[in-house]
Amino acid sequence: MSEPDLIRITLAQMNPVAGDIAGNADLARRAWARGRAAGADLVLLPEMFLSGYQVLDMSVRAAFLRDCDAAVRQLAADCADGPALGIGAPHPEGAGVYNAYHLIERGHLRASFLKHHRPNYGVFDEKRLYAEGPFPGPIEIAGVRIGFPICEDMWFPDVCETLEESGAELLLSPNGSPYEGPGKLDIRTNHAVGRVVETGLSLVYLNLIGGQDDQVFDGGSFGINPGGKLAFQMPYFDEAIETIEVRRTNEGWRLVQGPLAPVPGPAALDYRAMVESTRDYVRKSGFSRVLLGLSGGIDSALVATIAADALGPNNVRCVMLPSRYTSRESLEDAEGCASRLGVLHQTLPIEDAVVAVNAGLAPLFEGHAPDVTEENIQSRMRGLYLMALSNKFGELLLTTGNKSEIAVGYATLYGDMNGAYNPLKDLYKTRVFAAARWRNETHHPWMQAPAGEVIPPRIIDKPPSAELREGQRDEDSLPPYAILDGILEGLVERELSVAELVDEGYERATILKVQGLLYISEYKRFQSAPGTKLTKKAFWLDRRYPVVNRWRDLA
Ligand SMILES: Nc1ncnc2c1ncn2[C@@H]1O[C@H](COP(=O)(O)OP(=O)(O)OC[C@H]2O[C@@H]([n+]3cccc(C(=O)O)c3)[C@H](O)[C@@H]2O)[C@@H](O)[C@H]1O
Ligand SMILES: Nc1ncnc2c1ncn2[C@@H]1O[C@H](COP(=O)(O)OP(=O)(O)OP(=O)(O)O)[C@@H](O)[C@H]1O
Ligand SMILES: NC(=O)CC[C@H](N)C(=O)O
Repeated sequence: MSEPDLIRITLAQMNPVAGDIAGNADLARRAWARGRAAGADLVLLPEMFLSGYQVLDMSVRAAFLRDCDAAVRQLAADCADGPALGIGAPHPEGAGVYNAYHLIERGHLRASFLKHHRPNYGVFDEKRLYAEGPFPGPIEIAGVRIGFPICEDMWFPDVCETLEESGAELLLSPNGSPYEGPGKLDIRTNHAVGRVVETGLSLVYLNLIGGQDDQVFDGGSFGINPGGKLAFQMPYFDEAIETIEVRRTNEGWRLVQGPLAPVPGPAALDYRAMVESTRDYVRKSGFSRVLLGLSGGIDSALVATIAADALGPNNVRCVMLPSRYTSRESLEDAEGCASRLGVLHQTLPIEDAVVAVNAGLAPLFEGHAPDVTEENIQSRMRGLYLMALSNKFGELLLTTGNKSEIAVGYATLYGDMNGAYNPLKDLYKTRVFAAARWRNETHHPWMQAPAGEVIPPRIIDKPPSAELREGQRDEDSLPPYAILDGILEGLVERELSVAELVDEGYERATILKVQGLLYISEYKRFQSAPGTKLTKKAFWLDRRYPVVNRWRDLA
C-alpha cells in the first residue's frame, strides 16, 4: 500500500459484453488482481461495466437487477483482501432503479453512488429507465476524499461543484461514452477541463471500449490537472489497465504525469470504429466468421477490407454472384480485391436461378413490361444465396449499404439489404471513397489484413453502378453523391429546412426529391440491419421518425 502522500489508482479501460454479468465480473477480478499486484489503493472499472452498456430495458428487470446485485456481493467477497474496487451497474433502491457506481472495500459494498443527470437524447433513454440520484458526496479512500461524477454528471457543473463544496479532493469519473465521430473527443475534454477549472480539482475520466450493437466505446481515458494539463492519455479503442499515481501537493491532490498515448486522426478513428464494432458484433454474438457478396464495387470492397481487418482474412468469405449484367471489370475487380486481402473468393452465377424465377412468375406477369421488379429479383437471388451460405456454414452475412443509400432507400428489401450487420450504415458515400483511399495508404498493427493497396484503384475510380440492368449508373437515379451527401447532411445531421438548404446553394427541386426519398424510405430503415454509429445522427436511435408519415417541408 501507498505512503501517506501518494495513492495509486488502477484504471481498467476494458470491453464488457452486454448481459454477461459473470464474464464481466471475471474481467473486473482480473483488473483488480492487476491493481493489487501494482500496489493500488483503488481499482476502477467504467460506468455500467458489470451489466454491460447499454442494456436498455433489460437493466430495469427485477431478475436482471437481482443477478447484478448478487454479482456485486460475490465481487465484494472475492476482492476483500486488497484495493477497493469501483464498478458500475444498474441498482434498485427504494422504489427506483438507478444507474449506480458501487464502491466495494474489504469484503463489503461500502457505498453506491447514484447518477444524477440521466442523458435522454440521441441513443440514451436514461430518464425513461432510471430514477434521478441525489447530489452525491465524496468518500474517503486511502486518506483522500474522492467524488464520483458518473458520465453525464461530468457534463454539467453542478454535481462536481457539490462534490467540491462537500470536501472532495479528487474527481474520478466512470463513463460509458459512445463514439460519434472525431468531434466527440474534444467535447469530452472540454467538459472535463470545465469541471477542473470550476472546482480546482484534478479529474480522471475513464471510458469503456468495445462494440455493443450500433454503438462503439472508444476508450481514450485521460486525466487532467488544474491548469488544464493532460496528466495521462490512455489509448483509443485498445484495452488498457494502467496504474496512475496521485500525489498530495501544496495545492492539493494532483495526478502524477504519466504516458500520453497517441490520439488517432479522424479517418483512423472512424475506420477503427467500424472494425471494432464489426468484430464485437460477430464475436459477442457467438460467431467467428462472416461472408458477403463482393460485387467489384467500392462498398462491398470496403466492407470486405473492414471484415478482414477485424476478423482476419481467413475468417472472411467473399462471393461473386454474377448475372448477365455483371461486367468483366467487376469480375476482375472483385477477384483482385479478394486476392489482395487474402480472403476466400468464390463465384456462384445467379443467372439460371433468375431465369427460373422469372419463368415461374411468367403466367401472372403476362402483359406486364419488365421493370424494377425483375431488377430486384437479381438482388433478392443474391440475398437468398448468401443467406443459404450463412445457414450452411454458420457465417454471419455482412450487408454493405452506405448512409447515402440507406437514407434514400436505394437498396432492395430482402435483397442486398439482407444481412446481420452493416459497417457502412453511418458512412456517407463520399466518405466511403475517402475511407478506401485512406486504408490503401495506411496500415496499423490492429489491422489484420495486409498493408498496401488492398482495394484496387479502379474500384475507387469507376462510376458506382448496381449492375441490375444494362449500363446502369447510380447517377441515373440519384443526384451526384457530392450533392446528395451535402443535402442529406443538411437534412439529417444539421436538421436544416428546405429553405436553408436553398440558401446554401442547392437546387430546390433536388432538395425536394432527396427529402421525399428520405421520408418515404423510413420503412426500409426500420427493417435494416444494425450498423456502426459514426455520427450524432445515426439512423435508428439518434433519428426516430414515423414510418407512416405524410409531412414534408414544402416552404
Ligand atoms: N411505406 C411502405 N411500407 C412498407 N413497405 C413498403 C412501403 N412502400 C413500399 N413498400 C414495399 O417495398 C417494396 C419496394 O421496395 P423494394 O422491393 O426494395 O424495391 P424498390 O425500392 O422499388 O427498388 C430497389 C431500388 O434499390 C436500388 N438499388 C441500388 C443499389 C443496389 C441495389 C441492389 O439490390 O443490389 C438496388 C434499385 O436500383 C432500385 O431503385 C414495395 O413493392 C412494397 O412491397
Ligand atoms: N455481382 C455481385 N456479386 C456479389 N454480390 C453483389 C453483386 N452485385 C451486388 N452485390 C451485393 O449487393 C450489394 C449492393 O451492391 P450494388 O453493386 O448493387 O451497389 P453498390 O451499393 O454500388 O455496392 P458496391 O459498391 O459494392 O457495388 C453489393 O455491395 C454486394 O454486397
Ligand atoms: N453514459 C452517459 O451518461 C453518456 C452520455 C455522455 N454525456 C456521453 O459521453 O455521451
